[in-house]
Amino acid sequence: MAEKTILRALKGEVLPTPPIWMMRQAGRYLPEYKATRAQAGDFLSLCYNPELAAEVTLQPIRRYGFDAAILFADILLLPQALGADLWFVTGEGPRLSTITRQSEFDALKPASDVHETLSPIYETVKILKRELPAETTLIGFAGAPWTVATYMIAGRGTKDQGPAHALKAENRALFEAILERLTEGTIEYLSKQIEAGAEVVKLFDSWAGSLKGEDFDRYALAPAKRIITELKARHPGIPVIAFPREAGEKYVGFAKATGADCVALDNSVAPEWAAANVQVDGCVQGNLASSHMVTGGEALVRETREIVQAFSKGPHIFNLGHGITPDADPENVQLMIDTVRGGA
Ligand SMILES: O=C(O)CCc1c2[nH]c(c1CC(=O)O)Cc1[nH]c(c(CC(=O)O)c1CCC(=O)O)Cc1[nH]c(c(CC(=O)O)c1CCC(=O)O)Cc1[nH]c(c(CCC(=O)O)c1CC(=O)O)C2
Repeated sequence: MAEKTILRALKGEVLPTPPIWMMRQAGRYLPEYKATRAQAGDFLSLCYNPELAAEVTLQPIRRYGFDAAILFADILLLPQALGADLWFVTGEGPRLSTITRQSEFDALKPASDVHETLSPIYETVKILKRELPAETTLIGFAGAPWTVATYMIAGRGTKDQGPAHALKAENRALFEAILERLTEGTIEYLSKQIEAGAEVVKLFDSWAGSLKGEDFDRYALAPAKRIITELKARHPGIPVIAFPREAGEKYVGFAKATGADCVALDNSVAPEWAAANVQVDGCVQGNLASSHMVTGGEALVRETREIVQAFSKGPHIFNLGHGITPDADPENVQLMIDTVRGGA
């Protein structure tokens, strides 16, 4: 069988039509997701139910024929596996027990102990390996240490990651110990996803843009390099997509500095700029604003065509700049796909 298009793009091949998948493609914007979510009872029960997590992962593949499936899980399962309490408040989002003192850190489990909690996720991967169409690439993922640390320290999502910045300033040793534990845990988590059958892994540093200057190099770039280097030592040939969201100028050289095979771009950078400054180093992914999935129309078609055109001279995987939102219209997703595949 011809190699899968996502894997060809990740190797640096320039394809006539970019392969496409979408962050949060399995999610609340789909009626079939909401039905299965109701069957599972709640979000975390869905994540830890391999049959149902595989079902929701497959739903967008059946409906749209995306070129990749992303494992249905969440970046906050790792802190839970390390011993943090984790729960979701409907309509508000995740809540965790906080870590701001050494004693709370000392209570955490070692990275080697995470697999007991996370083994259902590996089971989901195994089911997907059997169930996915032959041409669909299976992507595993984890949150990057900084982003996950912002939730573990604050106990919730925050607008400015204030509590994590405060701990970094007030107790640098504890802050760095949390990042180190998360780095070790992420290596273990992604390595097991690959062993179970993930063909690509993606590292979501969704709050990387909140780190400036040297802090970005020390707490976004360096952990990504550590994780990617170790994964490639254990699993040569498995590509890694890095997503230092809102890195801006810091996207330049990120692939070379970390060993990432692809850099995913948010929609705050112009595709023409990214083609000239980031795509020169290899595959890029993105970067349509997810708001177009809500508003649709001619603007969606125009922006999609502009992105396909801007990245047409190099390796490119089409995606949004961030996850699709629950209020999106499933028809607009089809319009985006038709525009990309219709020879935009
Ligand atoms: O910062 C916050 O407010 C917490 C955000 C939040 C998280 N899980 C959450 C929520 C609540 C919510 O999305 O409503 C809770 C969460 N995670 C997910 C869902 C499904 C959905 O979006 O409707 C949901 C909503 C669950 C529900 O209510 O049914 C699943 C998820 N999390 C994630 C992914 C990977 C991906 O984006 O494709 C995926 C999709 C997997 C798939 O499509 O198969 C990763 C994730 N989880 C999370 C984050 C961090 C921050 C962010 O959203 O920007 C990120 C990384 C990112 O999206 O940039 C944490």
